[in-house]
Amino acid sequence: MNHPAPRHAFCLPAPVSTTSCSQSAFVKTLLTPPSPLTSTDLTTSVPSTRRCKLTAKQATNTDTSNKPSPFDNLNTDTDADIMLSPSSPQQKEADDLVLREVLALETNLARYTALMQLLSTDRSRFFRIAQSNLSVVLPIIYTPVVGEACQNFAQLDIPKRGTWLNPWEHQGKILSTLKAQLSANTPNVDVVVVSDCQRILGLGDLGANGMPIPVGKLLLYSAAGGIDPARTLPVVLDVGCDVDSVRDDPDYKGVRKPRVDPDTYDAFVDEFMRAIAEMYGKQCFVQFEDFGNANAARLLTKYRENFLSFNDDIQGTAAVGLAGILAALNIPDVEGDLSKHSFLFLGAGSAGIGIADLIAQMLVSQYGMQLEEARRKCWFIDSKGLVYRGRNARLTKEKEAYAHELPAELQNSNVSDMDLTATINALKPSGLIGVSTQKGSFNEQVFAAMTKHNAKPIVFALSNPTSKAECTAEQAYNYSNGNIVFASGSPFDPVTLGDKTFIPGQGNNCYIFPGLGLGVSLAAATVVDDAMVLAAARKLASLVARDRLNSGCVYPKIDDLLSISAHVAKAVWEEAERSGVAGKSGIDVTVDDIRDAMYEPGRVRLSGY
Ligand SMILES: O=C([O-])CC(=O)C(=O)O
Ligand SMILES: [Mg+2]
Repeated sequence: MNHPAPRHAFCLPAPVSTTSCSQSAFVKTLLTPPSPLTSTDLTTSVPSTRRCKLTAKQATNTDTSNKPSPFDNLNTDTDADIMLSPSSPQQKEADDLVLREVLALETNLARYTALMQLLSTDRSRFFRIAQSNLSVVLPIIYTPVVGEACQNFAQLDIPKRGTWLNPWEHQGKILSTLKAQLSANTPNVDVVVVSDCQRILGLGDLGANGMPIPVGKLLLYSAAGGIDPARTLPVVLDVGCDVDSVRDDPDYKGVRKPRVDPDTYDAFVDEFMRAIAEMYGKQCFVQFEDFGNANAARLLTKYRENFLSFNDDIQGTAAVGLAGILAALNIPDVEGDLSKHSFLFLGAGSAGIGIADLIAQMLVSQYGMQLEEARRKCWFIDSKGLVYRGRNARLTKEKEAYAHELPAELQNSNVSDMDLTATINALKPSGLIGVSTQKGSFNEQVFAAMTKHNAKPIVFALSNPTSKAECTAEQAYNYSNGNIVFASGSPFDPVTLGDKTFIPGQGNNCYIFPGLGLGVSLAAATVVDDAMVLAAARKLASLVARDRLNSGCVYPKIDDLLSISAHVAKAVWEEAERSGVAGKSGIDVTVDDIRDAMYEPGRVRLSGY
């Protein structure tokens, strides 16, 4: 077995300061964390034990002050194992064995089940294994296997995790329910991930069975973002389910009713947001996950100004999508100037619109374009065909912004009859972004059209899980003869064509949300604004090493996620300061400081995977 990798041995191109925790200014800059605007007495009752949980290097820190540090809201875990760093050889061997046993199980669901059982019996071991083997463990606890876990949730033999709230039982009593259920176990929470499960990945409405999504996202917050797992809370708002086969399953644990009417729904979500702020303070970060498209966009607009909230499927996907595009600009044969690109989106849901909005914002803030002009760089195809100005079918407000005047040569053609290939031939985009959940929609003709108009087009098949991806990596490279920059939402293996091996980037939200949430927490930010999301995207793009780009990969290594999250967190914190929304500012904190403060119950590197 290999020895564990040294802590900062990753090959990230961005400069990493070597300032140790004991030397850095932040340790000496003792700050009082801002008190939450609204909190119960529990919120402030947890003693700060962060310092005594640090690694050996920091244990020698001569600064013995007990005054709060910027990291006081991280790692108040009382788990004794956290002290064990680096892990003992015996512990590493035992962890190695456990992971091998998990991986030897026959099905993905069996592996998922085993890991969830490990999580509840030995949390430190679970996170040691996860953090040391991110690229192996993530696909099991998160996309794509988490989709299967949701689809089979009623039958899964896993320990209960997370909180379900439903309007029939809990309307008017969410706060008291949370207090009764949670205050002993989770006296303080930094991050909540909430879903109403109306659109689980690309799998549709799964009702109360969607709990593995908030659970999985929060496991990543800890495994990849260093947020103490004891300070995270997964929630499903069980507001009913409109799919009979889900509701009628004899083992279904949710409420067997159709989704509630819009007024009840809005009142319930409102009450939930207020209850979380009341219970954990306004600085508790609430991530919305897998809501239906209409509610996702609406709730983001409704809450983003007044609550520390974030929609991962819109803002997280947007940041990851844009980061992949920005990184692609550094690949030979790809036009390096973003303003010269244009993009066609297959699918006009909140994810695609979110990416386009962020591209437009980048063009406005970095290239000085007018918003209208910037938006004209992005075209959409929805279920009724190309979105354009004057189309008969009604358009939502979000799509309206991308309903452009048709180019002159199309004005007399029957646009509604154009398929994807014909649309590419007409618009000649340099980038094609799949957010449609239509498996197989990027076929050979589509790649032929993209490569006909571009030396090296950008093609991202972002739909999740793997079964919904617009194409596989193998198809993408084969159909284009390797002449594309490809990325996908779910993981694909490298593909070899002749003497070249391509590494398909996994344009997955896990590159952004753990670091963004960490940065927001550290900054004690009051809101997440677009500039912070943009900063996260730009930072991520800057972390892709040249050798990855040379293999066609526009994202850094998943195994480097802890370090990536620290970089993203710092960028987000700095941007929050610039935007004037940081509760903590003027602090000289290095990426290493952040990295050292992240939850990490030990490291062990498993060889051979
Ligand atoms: O979970 C993922 O991999 C990305 C995501 O949020 C989604 O597809 O809804
Ligand atoms: Mg999602």
